[in-house]
Amino acid sequence: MALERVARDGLVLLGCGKMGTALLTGWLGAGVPARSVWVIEPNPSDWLKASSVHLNEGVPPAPAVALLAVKPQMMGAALPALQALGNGATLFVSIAAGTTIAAFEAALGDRTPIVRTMPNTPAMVNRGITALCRNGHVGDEGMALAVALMAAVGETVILDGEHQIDAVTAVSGSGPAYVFHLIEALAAAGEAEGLSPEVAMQLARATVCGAGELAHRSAESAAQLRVNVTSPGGTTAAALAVLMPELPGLMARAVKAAADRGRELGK
Ligand SMILES: NC(=O)C1=CN([C@@H]2O[C@H](COP(=O)(O)OP(=O)(O)OC[C@H]3O[C@@H](n4cnc5c(N)ncnc54)[C@H](O)[C@@H]3O)[C@@H](O)[C@H]2O)C=CC1
Ligand SMILES: O=C(O)[C@@H]1CCC=N1
Repeated sequence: MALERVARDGLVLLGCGKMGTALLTGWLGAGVPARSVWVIEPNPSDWLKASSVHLNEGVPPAPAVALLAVKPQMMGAALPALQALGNGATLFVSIAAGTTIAAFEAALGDRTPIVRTMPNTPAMVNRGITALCRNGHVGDEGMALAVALMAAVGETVILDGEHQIDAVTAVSGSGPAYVFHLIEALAAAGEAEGLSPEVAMQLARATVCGAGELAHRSAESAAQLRVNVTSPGGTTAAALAVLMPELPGLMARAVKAAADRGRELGK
């Protein structure tokens, strides 16, 4: 229902790199007509050029949504292209890390409806998760529209407020990179135990993907799924005796570093 408004009144996508492409793919797959989408992107991919969206053709006078998907460092230079849409009916939805609602209000006008979100790259395979929060100019209908846009690429969760978003960025926004690094580390450890690089990587990748899928489908807690692997006095118990004293503290430091960086980007 909400996406029908986008089909009727249009959507502007500012920046179509990795995340913009994932979102646009999801919307087109959910039935948003390509001709309802206006993309501003200085370096369009071949896929984008071959799509039927309006590419670098300006913006319609009152689109339903303007979705901001440029890097936070580029936001100041990119926003003036959309300034005319501020303080109006167009709902602004940002996926940028760090950039605050106050910064958008300062650039676009303090009566601009703004939803700030944090998605992640599994959106590329429709398995993302996006957290959302809004300013006081976004009503329930606007929030439902923002949720529908992000639900086209995965799960959604509504936050109590913007104060939680740097924590979200540090857990689920950046989180896929931690998991990919786990694959790398597990493969390297397998190599050290005598496996070929190819087999070690195949085993590590399939293990993380399989465990992720099991966590996704199972009703059991992560702790119980861990216990299910761990035979008393067995091999897993030996490995966990090394990991469990270290990993929670290490992860807490990593997540804090990411959240701190998010807060810094917002200054
Ligand atoms: N990559 C990730 O895992 C996640 C990224 N984000 C956020 O998404 C946003 C985009 O990130 P990515 O897609 O990874 O970056 P990206 O670099 O792949 O895409 C950004 C795009 O913006 C374009 N661009 C630069 N200047 C522009 C301008 N003036 N007007 C219009 N487009 C312009 C670039 O050509 C590029 O294609 C960032 O703000 C980031 O914080 C959020 C969650 C996850
Ligand atoms: O690294 C970053 O700043 C972005 C935000 C979350 C994931 N990538």
